[in-house]
Amino acid sequence: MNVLEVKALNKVYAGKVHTQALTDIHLSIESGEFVGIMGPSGSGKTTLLNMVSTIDQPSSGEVLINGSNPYLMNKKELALFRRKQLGFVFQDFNLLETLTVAENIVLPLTLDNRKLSEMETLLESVAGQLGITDILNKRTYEISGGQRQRTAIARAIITSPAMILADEPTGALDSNSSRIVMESLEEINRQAGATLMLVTHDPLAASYCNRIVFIKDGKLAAEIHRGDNRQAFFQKIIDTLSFWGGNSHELSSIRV
Ligand SMILES: Nc1ncnc2c1ncn2[C@@H]1O[C@H](COP(=O)(O)OP(=O)(O)OP(=O)(O)O)[C@@H](O)[C@H]1O
Repeated sequence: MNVLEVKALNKVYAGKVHTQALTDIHLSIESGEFVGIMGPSGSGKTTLLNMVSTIDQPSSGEVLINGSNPYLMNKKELALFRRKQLGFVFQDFNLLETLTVAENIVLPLTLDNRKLSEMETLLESVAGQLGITDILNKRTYEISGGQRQRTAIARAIITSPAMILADEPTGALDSNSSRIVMESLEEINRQAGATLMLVTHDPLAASYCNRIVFIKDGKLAAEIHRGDNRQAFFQKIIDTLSFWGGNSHELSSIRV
């Protein structure tokens, strides 16, 4: 079953300068897939993510999430749909500093008025999965970047969304924290069967995905699949990036 179907998607930013950011994008993501989106700066990755996250309206074409078109919903339906179907992970974590780690994680459930006992059971389960049980009572400024990102991931998965959307989740982390965060996402994908779409410049982070889609000048340029060997996939990502215009900006972010 396809969790995401993007059909003939076009995005034009009108204004003084008319920018065709995406041209005729077709992309399907099946349930349980872990898909990375890569491409040079300005190629349209964020624009695509914004269309899929229901943040910004396509100029034409369709986005279907679990068979529903979010752009046909009214504001209230869309807010509910986004909360139920999508989990978000951002580069800068987007955690609330005044709350504890536990309070941040259960925030989406409190918005849904869930029972306290149910929230506690779910909290215990996701904190265990992310290895952050010991820090649940800390404030977010008392923990490391990697722990913050794992807290953000726990918050994204606690509602069991249809799809998790991650925008440069390792962008603010050192290489060791990046590895731990990517291993966590890989485990959520493998063990819990979560469907993930991740935008990244980082080939090492991308090597944890099952499939990478490359965008160039707003068009789909290439697609590669991971076999059993992550190291070989990493090399394939580097090769594909250099072939499709991975410039020095892209390659400067490589962390081995
Ligand atoms: N709000 C906007 N208004 C006008 N043009 C925009 C807007 N957002 C993006 N663009 C343009 O659309 C194109 C695609 O931008 P986008 O941010 O999607 O690329 P990207 O691949 O995410 O880049 P980066 O890797 O640098 O984040 C670029 O030419 C950009 O300048």
